[in-house]
Amino acid sequence: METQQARLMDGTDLARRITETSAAAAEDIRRRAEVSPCLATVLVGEDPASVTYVRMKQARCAKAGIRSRHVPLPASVSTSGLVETVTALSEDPDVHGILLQHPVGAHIDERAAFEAIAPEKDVDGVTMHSFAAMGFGLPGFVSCTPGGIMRLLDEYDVDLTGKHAVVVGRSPILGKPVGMLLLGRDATVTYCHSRTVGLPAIVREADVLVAAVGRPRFINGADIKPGAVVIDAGYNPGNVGDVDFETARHRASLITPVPGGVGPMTIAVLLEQTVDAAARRLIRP
Ligand SMILES: NC(=O)C1=CN([C@@H]2O[C@H](COP(=O)(O)OP(=O)(O)OC[C@H]3O[C@@H](n4cnc5c(N)ncnc54)[C@H](OP(=O)(O)O)[C@@H]3O)[C@@H](O)[C@H]2O)C=CC1
Ligand SMILES: Nc1nc(=O)c2c([nH]1)NC[C@@H]1CN(c3ccc(C(=O)N[C@@H](CCC(=O)O)C(=O)O)cc3)C=[N+]21
Repeated sequence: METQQARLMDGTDLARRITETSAAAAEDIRRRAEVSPCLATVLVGEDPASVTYVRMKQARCAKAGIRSRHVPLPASVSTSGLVETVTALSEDPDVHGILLQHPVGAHIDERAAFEAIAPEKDVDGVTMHSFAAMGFGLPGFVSCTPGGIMRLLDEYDVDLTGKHAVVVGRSPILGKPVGMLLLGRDATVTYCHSRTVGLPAIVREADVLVAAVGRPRFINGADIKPGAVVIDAGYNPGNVGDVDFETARHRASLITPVPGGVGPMTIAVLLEQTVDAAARRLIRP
């Protein structure tokens, strides 16, 4: 088993192809309706990692011909101040999608701020409305990282029916929704989190493993079932994932690298949903 080499799941290439389609769709909207798709990005404070992520999203928008409008707010902003800003963007007809970068700071009620995003502009899939639609399998915007993970699994023809999927992490924008999407595809889903007892034994049972913990190299190759499909959603300082890639690649059949796996897919889904939000506005103003 130790000699096996996993095939890499190339998120960079798939994200590029999805974004090319989004760019063509954005161009089509501009030509037909003289409306230019626009994503508003809201950033609270100046955390360097968050600044970098938001810049990456803006740069990717620009490349795809999607306008972005950046709204920086001081770290000291109150919940009501943030809710007011997001509500104004929800009501602004020139804005089609809204991204409120997480985390917003411990003194702010993040849920209240997310809920100020109008459902038809929730291209990051963070509102209760989007979460419920996702859970019921109804149309709506998916949470971007979980949506990107499902696209990667489909691209590599991973059959999920009856498979044991183990999700490590249960955050509202990543772990919890990705488990719901896997369940919707008939996988048998187990969630692990910080209070889980006997985590390695559960991980060893996974046919499909999603690591969404936020701890560098948290998952050891020795705990990966030979032949498993490993999705590393972790993105820790220094471009290090939540899976110990060097040991894991000898056990998995398919694995996402970090960088170049899940990260680019998150942004591709965000842009795709932004263009979709703008297109929907043309049909139902
Ligand atoms: N590539 C991308 O596009 C994205 C990458 N990320 C990355 O994914 C990772 C997770 O992000 P996010 O979900 O936002 O993080 P959160 O910190 O919100 O959630 C982490 C989850 O991991 C669980 N956890 C923490 N420590 C342990 C432990 N020792 N054992 C088991 N479970 C544990 C927590 O459990 P509990 O609930 O009990 O606290 C929690 O559910 C990060 O590395 C982040 O950078 C995130 C978003 C997008
Ligand atoms: N409301 C909200 N939605 C998010 O989607 C969200 C968020 N808040 N907060 C922070 C995390 C983090 N995140 C990443 C997106 C892309 C890469 C990405 O593209 N990474 C590249 C590397 C790019 C580089 O470093 O050069 C890669 O993995 O290949 C990484 C991380 C989205 N997040």
